[in-house]
Order: sequence, then C-alpha cells, then structure tokens
Amino acid sequence: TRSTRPQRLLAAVQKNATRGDPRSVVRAIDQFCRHKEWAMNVGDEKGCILDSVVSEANPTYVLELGTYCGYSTVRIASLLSPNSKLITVEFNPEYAKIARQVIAWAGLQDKINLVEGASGDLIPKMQEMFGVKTFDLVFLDHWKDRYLPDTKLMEKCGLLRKGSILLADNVICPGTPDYLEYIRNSPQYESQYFKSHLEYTKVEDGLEKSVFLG
Ligand SMILES: O=C(CSCCNC(=O)c1cc(-c2ccc(F)cc2)cc(O)c1O)c1ccc(O)c(O)c1
Ligand SMILES: [Mg+2]
Repeated sequence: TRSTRPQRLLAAVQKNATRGDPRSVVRAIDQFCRHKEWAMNVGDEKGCILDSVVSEANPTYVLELGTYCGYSTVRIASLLSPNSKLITVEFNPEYAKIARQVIAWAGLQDKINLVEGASGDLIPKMQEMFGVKTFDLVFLDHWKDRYLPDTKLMEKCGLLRKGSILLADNVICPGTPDYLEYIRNSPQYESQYFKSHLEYTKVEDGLEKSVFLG
C-alpha cells in the first residue's frame, strides 16, 4: 500500500540528515516540506521565534502538546540544557511511531519522553507519571479546540508556576479564537503576539506567547 506523508518525511530525514545532528534533522524536514510535500510542522520561520523563546526561557521542564512527526520536539530539545526534560503528547499512534524514529535519528531520545494519548487524560497524570512539579514552558500545537480546555486543566492541576510560559502555534491559521480571547483577557497572563506565516506558505499565522502570573 502507498506510504503515508509522515513515512515519506521520515525517509527524507534518514536520507538527508546526519545521525545525532538535530539541526540537520530540522533542515532536512524543512527542505522536504518546502520542496516536496507540505506538512504541519511549525516550520522554519515560526521555528526561529520558537528558538528565541526557548533560549530565553532556558526551561528545565518542557511540555509539548501535539508531537506530529517530532520536528518541534527535536527543535526545542536541541536547545535544552543537559538535565532538562521535554515531555511530548501525541494522540495519533501513527504520528507517534514516526516521531520516535525522527527523535532517535537526532539522538535526543534521552531528553525526550513521548507519551501517547489524549492531552485531556494525560495532563492530570503528569506529576505522578514523570515526577514533574510544574512546567517552565508549554508548547501548544495539538487540536486547536483543545488549547483552551487544556490550559484551564493545567491551571487546575497546578502544573503552571509564576513565570511559566505558554507558547501557542496556529493562533491565526487554523486559529484558536476561544483560547486567544481567554488568554488575552485573563489577568493571570501577560500575552504577546508574534506575527509570522503558516509554515512554508505566505498565509498569515503567528505564535502567542503568554506568561502565567500566578
Ligand atoms: O496531534 C493531534 C491532533 S492533529 C495535529 C494538530 N495540528 C494541526 O491540526 C495543525 C494544522 C495546520 C493546518 C492544516 C491545514 C491547513 F490548511 C492549514 C493549517 C497547521 C498546523 O501548524 C497544525 O499544528 C493531537 C495531539 C494530542 C492530543 O491530546 C490531541 O487531542 C490531538
Ligand atoms: Mg502547528
């Protein structure tokens, strides 16, 4: 049977990237998506904004919601200090299977815990499963109608501390209107919009960075 797009993306990584070199994995995926087949990675333009937010935060514990093929997982983990951890949640088992291989090719499996399941089920278990107290940075890139309920759930579970950063992809395209309305009007957050474009296109999109004030 015909291969899937994630399988073809993995093949491009294994063909064009150097094992153990995360930046070459990121470059290989961007090349594939720009010149061969579009895929819903955060991409190179928004990826630079992601890099600057991660570098400035220098987080110890990172949560990513929505792994897909592991592009942003690898991009973030390549910037983390030695004892830090990235937990990434993926609902779709096919995506998770590919992401594990992309992460292994980049040589970052020791920094990353990929857990399969629905974010709404897993968020309340984060403390018991991984011994995590709070997350310093959360990257939201999963189902767009889950951003708001999962943010409220993280607040309820005490997973955010004063200064925790939420960085949300796709707040314009496909769009997360209920999340934006909540986070921009809540006195508990200080938000900033980084205007950019939908990965590999000229369509407007952007990242919303929000600091939890506790
Ligand atoms: O992985 C998922 C769901 S699918 C991936 C979400 N991402 C998108 O849908 C997505 C879509 C687009 C896009 C597509 C078509 C267009 F024409 C324009 C834009 C762009 C993006 O950057 C995206 O991130 C999941 C994980 C954990 C869970 O707990 C759960 O409930 C779900
Ligand atoms: Mg996205």
